[in-house]
Amino acid sequence: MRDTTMAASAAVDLVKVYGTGPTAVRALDGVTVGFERARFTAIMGPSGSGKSTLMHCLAGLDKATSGQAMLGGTDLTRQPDRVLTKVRRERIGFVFQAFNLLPQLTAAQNITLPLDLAGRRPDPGLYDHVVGVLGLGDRLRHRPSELSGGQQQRVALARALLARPEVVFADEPTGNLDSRTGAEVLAFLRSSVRELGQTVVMVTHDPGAAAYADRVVLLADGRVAGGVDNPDGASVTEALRSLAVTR
Ligand SMILES: Nc1ncnc2c1ncn2[C@@H]1O[C@H](COP(=O)(O)OP(=O)(O)OP(=O)(O)O)[C@@H](O)[C@H]1O
Repeated sequence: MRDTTMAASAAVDLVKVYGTGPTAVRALDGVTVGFERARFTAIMGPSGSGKSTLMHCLAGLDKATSGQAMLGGTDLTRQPDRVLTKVRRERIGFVFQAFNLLPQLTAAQNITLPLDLAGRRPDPGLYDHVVGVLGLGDRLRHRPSELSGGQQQRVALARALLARPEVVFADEPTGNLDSRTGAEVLAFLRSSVRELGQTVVMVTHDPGAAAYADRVVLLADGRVAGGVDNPDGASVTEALRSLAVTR
């Protein structure tokens, strides 16, 4: 999406510099990109191209050096930490490679935690739907240590989706999963876009994972270096290869 004004999430001339002086790293070098509502977008690019930095700035986990990191109409670069905490809790869903569940809570408690913290009640219909589709019905009283990796990631997905966030940011969500379980997680993310109108932005290294998305945004050296609409494994692999050749 080239027009960033209507996007669920957008970067506008976003710059992120880590450190100062001769050792400073310009991780984002003027990124402008929009992520459309109710669409599934994958961010890809070589190691060190700025994928995680972009996602962290867009999700209010890290502060950009200059430019705008928009969530709907809110510029996250201008918000104090107190507001960012509330934005992350109430308007964004997160799925991380390492699951990031709270070990002392049950699956059910982990799933409803963001809503509990926000003082909101889960929509019972959506709760039953998400738990049912993810096959978690008989695991709700288990703690994370009693669940497989795939089950833990499904709990994290349920937690991310139940609050109906404006955007779900997923950072290598299948990185710790075997290919079959990873495919289930990706299919669920895909169906959340189709059936719930969820907006999903995912960082991945895997062309097969990116093929579940509606669009791939390519980064190289902290800049947008292209994109692929309606990607499949072959078109993504080819785009990554030509990126490597032209750099
Ligand atoms: N906290 C930090 N302090 C200093 N430099 C950092 C920090 N985080 C990232 N960088 C640097 O910023 C650049 C972009 O890093 P980033 O993690 O965003 O890339 P990436 O595309 O997600 O990489 P990968 O695919 O390897 O995870 C890299 O050169 C990295 O070394």
